Amino acid sequence: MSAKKSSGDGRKVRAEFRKKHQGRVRESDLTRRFQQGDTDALEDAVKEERVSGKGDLTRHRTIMGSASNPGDSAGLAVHLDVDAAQIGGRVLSVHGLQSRVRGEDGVIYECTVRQLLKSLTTDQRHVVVAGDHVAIRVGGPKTGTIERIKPRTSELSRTSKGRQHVIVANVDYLLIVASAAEPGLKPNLIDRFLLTAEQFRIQPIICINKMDLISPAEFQPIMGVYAQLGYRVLLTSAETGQGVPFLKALVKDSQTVVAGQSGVGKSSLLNALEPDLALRIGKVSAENSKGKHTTTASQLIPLAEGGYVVDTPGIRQFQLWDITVREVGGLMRDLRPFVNACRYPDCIHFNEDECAVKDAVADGHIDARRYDAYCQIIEDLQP
Ligand SMILES: Nc1nc2c(ncn2[C@@H]2O[C@H](COP(=O)(O)OP(=O)(O)OP(=O)(O)O)[C@@H](O)[C@H]2O)c(=O)[nH]1
Ligand SMILES: [Zn+2]
Repeated sequence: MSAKKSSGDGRKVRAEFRKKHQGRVRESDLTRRFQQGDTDALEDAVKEERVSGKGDLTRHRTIMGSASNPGDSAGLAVHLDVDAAQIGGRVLSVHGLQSRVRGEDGVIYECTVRQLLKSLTTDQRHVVVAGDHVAIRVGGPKTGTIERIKPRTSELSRTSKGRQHVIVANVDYLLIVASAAEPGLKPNLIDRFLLTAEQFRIQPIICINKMDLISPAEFQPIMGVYAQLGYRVLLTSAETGQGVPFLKALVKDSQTVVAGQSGVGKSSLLNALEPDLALRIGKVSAENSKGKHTTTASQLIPLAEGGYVVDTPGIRQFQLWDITVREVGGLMRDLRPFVNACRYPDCIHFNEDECAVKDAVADGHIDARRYDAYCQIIEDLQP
């Protein structure tokens, strides 16, 4: 939609624009860009704002610029275009070239990807991933086109056949669920999940569930080690509700990936957080496994009070991907200060002599159990 405005109209619209955007967009910059023939300047500014903040969706969606009115003293004639609707959203899941996006308006849109974005990468399947913050252009009642992807703050990925596959983007927490009993606590497994959290710089939360089955004193020493390393440790019981309100407050408005061995109570905890949450995840996973993209298909499941739990079939009990023997030490907070002080620069702190890490264990600077977990990981990673 395009309509020429008189310069009087132009002034009025500019005043309206200034009032609406109050300092968020500098009109002088836009004017200069327009005068230089960049007719996308205004649209760009508004798009940026749509992606980063929650705009007023019920009013005019996009402000289009036109430099076609030479009578306008500022060289800038602006008109409002209500057809070109663009809104911010979150990618819930990706199926091939189709993405399911939850718009700021709460509507779920089936979206394709703008051609320009597709061409930005050689591997088209991973232009957009679950968890991405995007701007979409609404096409029909429940369809749209992804126009922009906001830079990611974090990514969980794996490499296969030399290609990086991003599994989910913008994850805030890795919730590592373990159980105090039935099955008994396996700290070495917690250490493996911690390694992944460190690798991808995602904040881990260690959650020891089924606390109703044991006396908390039993776990003081081991929890002390994690707490000293600066990890957040939560003691919960899905059965009695212990620790659940705290966990709920923590994951609210965040994006949380849940990991843990089978039977530790992940589903029970999710249900304690929000009734039917595990059921919803189960349904989504079942739908997924019927599709073609089973291995990497992640889903964001919205939480009633804000935020998402991420269901990533491959991650619930994930393996150590893409970590080399030489990287492990640097990814463990307690080993890290010592890894560069060994006699041999290629020391893997395993069988070598004059190893600063082993000395630190002997001197009590590194917890012996943590070092044992390290050795097991190294053994597993070695061919
Ligand atoms: N006593 C006790 N039992 C629990 C608790 N949480 C879960 N359970 C029980 O542990 C069993 C396994 O719980 P789930 O929630 O299915 O475990 P999960 O981690 O989701 O297991 P997978 O789906 O196999 O990965 C069930 O029988 C639950 O009732 C708890 O806090 N205390
Ligand atoms: Zn060493």
